[in-house]
Amino acid sequence: MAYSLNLNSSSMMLSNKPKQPPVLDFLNSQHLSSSSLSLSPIKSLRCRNSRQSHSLVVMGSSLSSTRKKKDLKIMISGAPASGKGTQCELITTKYDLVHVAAGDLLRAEIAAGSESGKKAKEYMEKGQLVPDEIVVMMVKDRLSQPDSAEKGWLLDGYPRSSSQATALQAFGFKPDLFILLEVPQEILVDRVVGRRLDPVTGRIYHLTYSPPETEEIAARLTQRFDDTEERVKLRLQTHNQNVESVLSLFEDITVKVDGSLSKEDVFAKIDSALSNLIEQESATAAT
Ligand SMILES: Nc1ncnc2c1ncn2[C@@H]1O[C@H](COP(=O)(O)OP(=O)(O)O)[C@@H](O)[C@H]1O
Repeated sequence: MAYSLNLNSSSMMLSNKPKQPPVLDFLNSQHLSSSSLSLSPIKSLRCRNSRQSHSLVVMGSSLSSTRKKKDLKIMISGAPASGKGTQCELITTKYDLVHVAAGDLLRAEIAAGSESGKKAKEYMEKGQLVPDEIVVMMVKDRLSQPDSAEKGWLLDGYPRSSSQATALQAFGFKPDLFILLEVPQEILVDRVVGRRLDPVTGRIYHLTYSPPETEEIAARLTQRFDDTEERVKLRLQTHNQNVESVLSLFEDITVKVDGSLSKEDVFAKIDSALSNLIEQESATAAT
């Protein structure tokens, strides 16, 4: 079984103060600065599935699937435009996880014209959190799909409040690692306002920092309805109000990464943490 649903097994809201984690030793040995990346202990990890034999190649490095952890369960959090989308793509490609983005699930509901979608949009337009009764079941249902259970998941933009974290725990979903991307506020507004989506490829561009390659692509780019300066400031406010309460619940499995670095450098730090989780799992399984 890829995932334990036993609520009595090690709670994610651990009250015991962590001891120095092996993963931190590893990262220190990689000369990663504690200001850009800090870690707390990880708990025991499960054995990888060795059935897959292909290699995954990401950013010039190859990850043999014999090194892949089958059922990694990761949460990623960060302010709007902190680079979650980019990192999620890199992580899911390399580690073959199912990307579950709360914002995408909500936008899909809006696009479907459902009652939940209509209600969600009212909150999203104000940069506020959509009520738990809509978000929680949406995320729970997606994490319960066979692909998430089989491959493991990368949960993006959830939980954003302690009640969301508690609800997830009550359903038995327990993450191995909580990644927080930290980016100074002044950079974020600039990133959001220039952000554009190519609806054909799903690629994200920035009008200044990562402009479209051709006129044809430029002509079809769209902007998210909540990516205006006024709305992003509200979203940032909401994020800042909630992030501490969520973080405090995952202190023991949190890795903080400086998201103002290049996407390659940000990914290198995340990759180190994930690789080390896998190494730890192997070591645990071998004993
Ligand atoms: N876990 C969540 N709980 C409540 N509302 C959410 C959640 N995730 C997303 N939303 C809503 O969807 C909006 C867009 O979220 P998202 O696509 O993750 O972008 P961002 O992180 O840039 O705000 C949020 O501003 C919020 O209104």
